[in-house]
Amino acid sequence: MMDLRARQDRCRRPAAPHAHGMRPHPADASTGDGAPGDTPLALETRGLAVGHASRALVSDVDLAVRPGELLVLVGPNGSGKTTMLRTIAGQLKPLGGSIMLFGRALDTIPGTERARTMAALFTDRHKTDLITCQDIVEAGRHPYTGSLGVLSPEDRRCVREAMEATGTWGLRDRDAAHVSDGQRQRVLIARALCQEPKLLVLDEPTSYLDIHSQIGMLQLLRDRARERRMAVVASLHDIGMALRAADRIACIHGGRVIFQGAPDAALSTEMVSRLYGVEPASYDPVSGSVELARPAGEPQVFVIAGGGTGTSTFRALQRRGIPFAAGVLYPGDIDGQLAARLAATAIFAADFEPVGPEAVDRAKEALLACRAVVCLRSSFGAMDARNAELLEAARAAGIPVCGDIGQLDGLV
Ligand SMILES: Nc1ncnc2c1ncn2[C@@H]1O[C@H](COP(=O)(O)OP(=O)(O)OP(=O)(O)O)[C@@H](O)[C@H]1O
Repeated sequence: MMDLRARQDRCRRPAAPHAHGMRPHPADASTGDGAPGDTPLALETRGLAVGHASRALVSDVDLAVRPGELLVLVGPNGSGKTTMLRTIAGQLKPLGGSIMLFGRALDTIPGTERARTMAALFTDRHKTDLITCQDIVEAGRHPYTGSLGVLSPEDRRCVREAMEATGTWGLRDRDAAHVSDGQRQRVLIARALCQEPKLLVLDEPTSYLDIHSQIGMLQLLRDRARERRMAVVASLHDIGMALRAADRIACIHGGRVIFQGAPDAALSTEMVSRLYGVEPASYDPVSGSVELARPAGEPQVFVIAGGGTGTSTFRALQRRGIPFAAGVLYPGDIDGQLAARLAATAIFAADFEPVGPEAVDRAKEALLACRAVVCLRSSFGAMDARNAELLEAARAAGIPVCGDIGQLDGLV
């Protein structure tokens, strides 16, 4: 039996000549699932520079994707995600650095072997006159068929399986030029899957899909990654989906990969704000969703809510462009979380503690500066009993109190 040290030496990748000194390569990081850091990598880039003509768009790119892992690239429009994916797929020449596929330099792998190892799907619209959806998917088997392209029973099984998995078997006889964008996207994913790649490169694979199909497709990719140890590198615009589907996320911005890591860390409030220039408070890092901007200006309406009674009113006020204040709420409550994103002023108590006099005083101050109050509570509990004082303050000051937003007409 080979001794442990010899085996480690054999497995250890040679230290690459590295343009950027001591910066750790993601390949050296733990996988987090107990796998050793030197599991053979499906994809490894070191110091990769990508761009068009000789102009580098993204430089110094170190990526490491293990079999079974899903790496998602996120970044604003034009940041270079597609260019990077095309370079990894061998469609564009790197402007610098290296790309290794299962330990071999990409440009040394012959075409057929490369096609059996890697499939890539981009969002270009191909001309597809007079061919059926099944013809398109069958093209994914070309790396396995002879020069005549005759499909074996095994090839046919793969085609059918990929079409069934993507919900496109029912489209098999349809003219590919006359299916919807979403249907075509699912057919193209079927083609890529029936190529049985060990590395799948996808540019915006869910861009044309409805929400149900997006979830189905990402679940399918996750299942394939787990069951067949297929590695996936994909770009996604939907950061909520990226948060849910990715094992790791690489954030591209300003010509660099500015962060790589676990989804929660990569899509933190600070990172999303930096990547996309959105107001930090509008982003919910738990759901990965971004709210429309809160209405500008001083609050005109004070909303007394809590326990989920306020969400539709907060959104309705936001849609109408009416700035509002809300309180006293709990930060962990659903109303508290939404008010933090949409209200001009939100007054909070500490979670799990009764609403105290100090918070009520701040809420009264905000309320007395408003033209109307919407009270969505018919009663208060032991914890927020003091919110009743807000109603008393409104009535004492002659500020109209409405039971719902419909009664605000003419008041604001
Ligand atoms: N064939 C090309 N020749 C020259 N420049 C190009 C070419 N294709 C894209 N670009 C430019 O490269 C930059 C990056 O484009 P790329 O498509 O890689 O970005 P992206 O991050 O995928 O954007 P998006 O999120 O909008 O899809 C853009 O400024 C784009 O105009």
